[in-house]
Amino acid sequence: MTHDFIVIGAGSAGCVVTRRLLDAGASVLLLEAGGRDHDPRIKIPAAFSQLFRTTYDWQLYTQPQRHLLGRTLYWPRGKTLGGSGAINAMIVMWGHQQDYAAWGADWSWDQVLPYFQRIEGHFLKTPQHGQGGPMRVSEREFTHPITRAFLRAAVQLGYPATQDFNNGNPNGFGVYHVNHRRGERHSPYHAYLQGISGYTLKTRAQVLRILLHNKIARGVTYLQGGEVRNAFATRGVILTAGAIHSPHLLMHSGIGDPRILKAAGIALEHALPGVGRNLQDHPAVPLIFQATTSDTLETALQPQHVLNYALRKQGPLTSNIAEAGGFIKSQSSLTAPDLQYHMAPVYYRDHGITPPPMPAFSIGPTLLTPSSRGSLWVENSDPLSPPLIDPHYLQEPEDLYALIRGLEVAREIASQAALKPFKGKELLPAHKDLQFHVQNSLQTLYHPVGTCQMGDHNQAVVDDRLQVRGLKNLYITDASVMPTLPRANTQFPTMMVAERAAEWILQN
Ligand SMILES: Cc1cc2nc3c(=O)[nH]c(=O)nc-3n(C[C@H](O)[C@H](O)[C@H](O)COP(=O)(O)OP(=O)(O)OC[C@H]3O[C@@H](n4cnc5c(N)ncnc54)[C@H](O)[C@@H]3O)c2cc1C
Repeated sequence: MTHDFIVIGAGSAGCVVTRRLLDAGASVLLLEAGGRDHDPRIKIPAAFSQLFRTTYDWQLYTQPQRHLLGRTLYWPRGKTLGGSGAINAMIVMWGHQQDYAAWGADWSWDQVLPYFQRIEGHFLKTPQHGQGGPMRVSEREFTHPITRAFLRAAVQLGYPATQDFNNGNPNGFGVYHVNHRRGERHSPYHAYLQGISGYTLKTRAQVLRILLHNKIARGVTYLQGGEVRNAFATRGVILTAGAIHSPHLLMHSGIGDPRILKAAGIALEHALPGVGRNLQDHPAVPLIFQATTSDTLETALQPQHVLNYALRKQGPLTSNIAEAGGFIKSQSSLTAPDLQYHMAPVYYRDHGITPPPMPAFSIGPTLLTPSSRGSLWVENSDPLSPPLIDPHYLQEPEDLYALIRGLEVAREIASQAALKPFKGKELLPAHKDLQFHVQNSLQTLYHPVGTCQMGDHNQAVVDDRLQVRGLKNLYITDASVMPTLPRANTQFPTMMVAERAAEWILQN
């Protein structure tokens, strides 16, 4: 089986690249390890956390975290058409212009803006936004009264109200825009590939190895239905398996740090010491208050709400849980925000897996610019075994201090008059030692990046056109190539990278 291109992974980036290559007339084979996306919970926004620890999730875990009291953290990653974009919280965020300028000369705000606009079919008919792109960006059908009160409280504390964070300078507090279409998730797969013909899609097809010959990527070996098969590409192999599985697959293909590969018993094909390094993630910490009303999102599955959703696609089931938030600076001397808030009108702890013990609402300060850097690696030559992941959360003390400041500000917002009618007692942290609370309850905000970073230094894995350094016809175009985290939820930044990469690949 030979195609122009093979794309590995039908996630947020893989769907974009595949569609753009098809638009240019190329033949494409898209291989996805997960199955099809038929589960109704993928489309129902409020159900996203019900997909955790199911077959739609890779169900990854970190190594014990030294600075988090030795805890091992659960990391969900999407494993189906749409990838993590099929199980995520659907917040649409572009990031700050400083984020991209730091990536290199080709990533100024003026250069990335047209590609953000190209993705979206935006409900705001303003020149700042794209109206003709494949992915619907909407205002949510439903925003809970507690969320509205939270936003009024932030304004009472002196923060500006924001209608639209996506202007290159996110600041203040407001409702989050979402990739919904008529009350349902509009995933990268729905937006870019559903209903499109002219390409070969194989699901439950896990790539085991990229095939190299004379430092040129020629194809892949994959496992489907218990059989190991080969497929070949004449113009390129494009790796979009995400920030965990792209470096994992490189290592199993003999591309990586020679010492790690030797210890795992994998023959070296191409030395690139940066593969799996530079791992960054946005850490979040919950602050939870008892709600004075029993009508929080916990009631979303009551029969009247289910009926309302089934008939009209309205009501609390259209909530994406993290309905609103804001961007602030932990210190006034900073040139851009380093903290983001996620406000959920429900008890949201432990990824929403633990059933809420009582009606509650949660505020999650999230650190946007962590200084800590982690890594991931392999310990054996079995491509089906998961990588070992060590994000090194809070390795740098300033990350801890910023999160503590984030909790303090969240408490100040919650003590404003606007939230008073809804606020009962503080359930979490419920004690004074905020350092202990951060260490005891920090969790991922699901945004790993950086493990195949672009650049021209010896830790860089791809060059500034996203080709793997030192190899031909092998590209990486997903969240792993970001040298640093943007101040944003990472789906739109990932799709922007993929939109640009598709153009570069076609130019080669
Ligand atoms: C729970 C959760 C909530 C989130 N919330 C938001 C949010 O609200 N807003 C936002 O902007 N971002 C959010 N994110 C982050 C965002 O979804 C990711 O940054 C983005 O989807 C990353 O895209 P990607 O293409 O790099 O990887 P993915 O979308 O993860 O795609 C990788 C794909 O590759 C497949 N794959 C992996 N290995 C192989 C292999 N060997 N062979 C074949 N296929 C393979 C995977 O199954 C997957 O489909 C969230 C993420 C999660 C998990």
